[in-house]
Amino acid sequence: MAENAETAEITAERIPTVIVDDVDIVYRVNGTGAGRGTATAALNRILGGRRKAEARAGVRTVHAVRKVSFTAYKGEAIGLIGTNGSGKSTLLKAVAGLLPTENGRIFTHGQPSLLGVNAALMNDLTGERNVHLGGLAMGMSREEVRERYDDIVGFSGINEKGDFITLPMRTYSSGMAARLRFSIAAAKDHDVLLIDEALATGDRSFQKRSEDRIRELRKEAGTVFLVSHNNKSIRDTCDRVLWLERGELRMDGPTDEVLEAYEAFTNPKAGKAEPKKQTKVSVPA
Ligand SMILES: Nc1ncnc2c1ncn2[C@@H]1O[C@H](COP(=O)(O)OP(=O)(O)OP(=O)(O)O)[C@@H](O)[C@H]1O
Repeated sequence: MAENAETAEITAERIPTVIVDDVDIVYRVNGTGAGRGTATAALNRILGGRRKAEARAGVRTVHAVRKVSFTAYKGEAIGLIGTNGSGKSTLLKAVAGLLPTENGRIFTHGQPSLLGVNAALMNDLTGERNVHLGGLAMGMSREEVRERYDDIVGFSGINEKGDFITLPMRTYSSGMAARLRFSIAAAKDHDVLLIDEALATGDRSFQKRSEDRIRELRKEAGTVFLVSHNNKSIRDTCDRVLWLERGELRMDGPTDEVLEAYEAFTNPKAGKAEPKKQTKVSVPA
């Protein structure tokens, strides 16, 4: 009996929530001006196939994510790290279903919710209205929003320095706005919560609250992805880290191992050797 319970627990821990299978993501940028008579136009004429047609029309491509594969499981908090422009936000948007893949497929269990620092709240509306609208937009009922309103405002700390929640959001500092966005998103239990740099903007005490909430969300069975340049936030919140570099998955493994290699890569003078390219630590199944 006990054995069965244990087996059930192990199985429950390993329920896949996101499967990313050999995914490429390519942006197409229009109007990059390959006009007639230019050297670019001449080059375009000798290119072939789809590239040729696109290049003629002045379309440039950016291959932002290259052949990335991984599986995320229920209860995991996964950090996404990498230097600027390495494809972290792009991958997150694709998992959220906001960007199509060029090749490969992404499967998700349940509804993924992307919380970016640019998540759309209405600047001319008060914080209060935004809490209601944001809650409804995430699929909460009016009743649920009303029930959780005080918790959301309390968590955000927006009212700590005066009655700001009844002022339009345009009067908020960028940190205050980011805190409100995080608080609205964190009020709901998510199957898959994707957070893009949300923690970086808050002050230390808010970061601490956010990290605690991320840990709670994990316990409530969801999977959390966190994109951040703050290695400490990643270390305090995530047990697994994916390191992207130039769109490729360079490493996937336990937080400490990946961060150590990444820190050596970004700061080689700190004494550690740069890791070999394409090192991959697999997470035990
Ligand atoms: N809308 C877009 N159109 C064209 N190219 C884009 C677009 N958004 C991102 N890119 C390009 O895709 C690549 C990956 O960008 P992305 O924003 O995913 O990186 P990132 O790792 O999140 O970077 P950062 O750490 O600076 O936020 C970059 O080369 C970037 O220039």
